[in-house]
Amino acid sequence: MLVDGFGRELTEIRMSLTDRCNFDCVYCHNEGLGDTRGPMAPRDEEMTTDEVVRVLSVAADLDVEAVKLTGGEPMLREDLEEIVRRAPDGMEVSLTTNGSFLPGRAEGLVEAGLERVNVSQDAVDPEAFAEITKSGAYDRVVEGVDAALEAGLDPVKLNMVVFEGTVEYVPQLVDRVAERDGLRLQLIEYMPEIAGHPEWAVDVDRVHEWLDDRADRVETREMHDRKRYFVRAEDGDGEGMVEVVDPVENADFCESCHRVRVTHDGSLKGCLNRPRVHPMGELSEAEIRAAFHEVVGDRVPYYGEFMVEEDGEWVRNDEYVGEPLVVEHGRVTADDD
Ligand SMILES: Nc1nc2c(ncn2[C@@H]2O[C@H](COP(=O)(O)OP(=O)(O)OP(=O)(O)O)[C@@H](O)[C@H]2O)c(=O)[nH]1
Ligand SMILES: C[S@@+](CC[C@H](N)C(=O)[O-])C[C@H]1O[C@@H](n2cnc3c(N)ncnc32)[C@H](O)[C@@H]1O
Ligand code: SF4
Ligand code: SF4
Repeated sequence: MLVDGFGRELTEIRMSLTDRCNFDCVYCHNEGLGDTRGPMAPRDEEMTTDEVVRVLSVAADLDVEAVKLTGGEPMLREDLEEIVRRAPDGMEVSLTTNGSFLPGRAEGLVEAGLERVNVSQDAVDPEAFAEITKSGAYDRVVEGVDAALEAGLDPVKLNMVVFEGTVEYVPQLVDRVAERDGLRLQLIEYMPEIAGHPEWAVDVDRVHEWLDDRADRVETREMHDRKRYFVRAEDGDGEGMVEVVDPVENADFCESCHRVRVTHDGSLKGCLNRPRVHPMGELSEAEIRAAFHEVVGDRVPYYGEFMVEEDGEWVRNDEYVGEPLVVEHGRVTADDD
């Protein structure tokens, strides 16, 4: 198993299969790659099925236990079922999707070996949903969640980005997961680092305080030091789980981050927020293995190392100012500033 210089074992990879999307959520960070808008047709730079499978196979040899397939919208890939089917034995395969393509495909994905799904849902009414996602697909998403549950992907996590445009809907979504079996809620702190608009951020401590009052019990997940709140339905015995993902300016979160990322065009990234990437393209398995070693060896905790606190503010560590944007077999090919 690979371990970085801060003692963090590499146990998971997050793999973006495309940067295309059929939605245009106002907050989207697109896994660190900028805009998702543009043509829906597959792009040449996307990894092929075989390339995806090769990277997964090397990761499995390095004892990576789980892969999260994401995007852009990963369900725009028609070979998604094949990718899931060909993922290495023993590697947990999960998916994060906007849910609009799950109706009709959820069952096939389960047959192929998909074990979990997270579905983004920021509101419980179509108008609010349309305003945030610039899409009229609210009903499809709700059907998608049902399809996932029917296909046996229980529990389904609903992902909600908490920012100025959604914070008022938090109580409704919390009630929904408390009332309905098989659902969990993940409240994700809005990350302005890549998406811009820092003024949209809301104080995540207030969300924690509100949940603390509402919950019967609270647990902390090892990964990312994430809090999990267990809430009861107002009028019944159901219990729902609400997890808070709060990475922004949170050194504790980064301290137990066991993930690296693969971009849709086949580059390895040691951190969602760090620009430095390592292209893997059509590399052999041995070269991909070497890329994993290099990227993991080069990891830094984003907050606390790449960003350091100075006079109460987080600023970029002088050591990394001007660090290369792209590294190719250890060679610098471009500078980011
Ligand atoms: N900064 C940062 N944000 C993360 C990280 N992991 C998840 N997030 C945020 O949470 C969003 C949703 O993540 P998902 O992939 O659906 O879920 P997950 O956090 O992997 O949770 P599990 O399904 O339980 O593994 C991501 O797109 C990010 O915005 C991380 O390692 N660092
Ligand atoms: C980039 S999307 C890709 C997968 C899929 N299209 C979806 O929306 O679920 C992955 C997750 O990132 C979250 N996300 C996007 N932009 C974000 C931001 N600026 N801050 C926090 N989370 C964000 C989304 O809500 C979603 O749950
Ligand atoms: S559905 Fe996902 S990838 Fe698409 S715009 Fe929304 S958050 Fe971004
Ligand atoms: S180091 Fe921190 S910011 Fe980077 S991916 Fe991990 S948790 Fe996210």
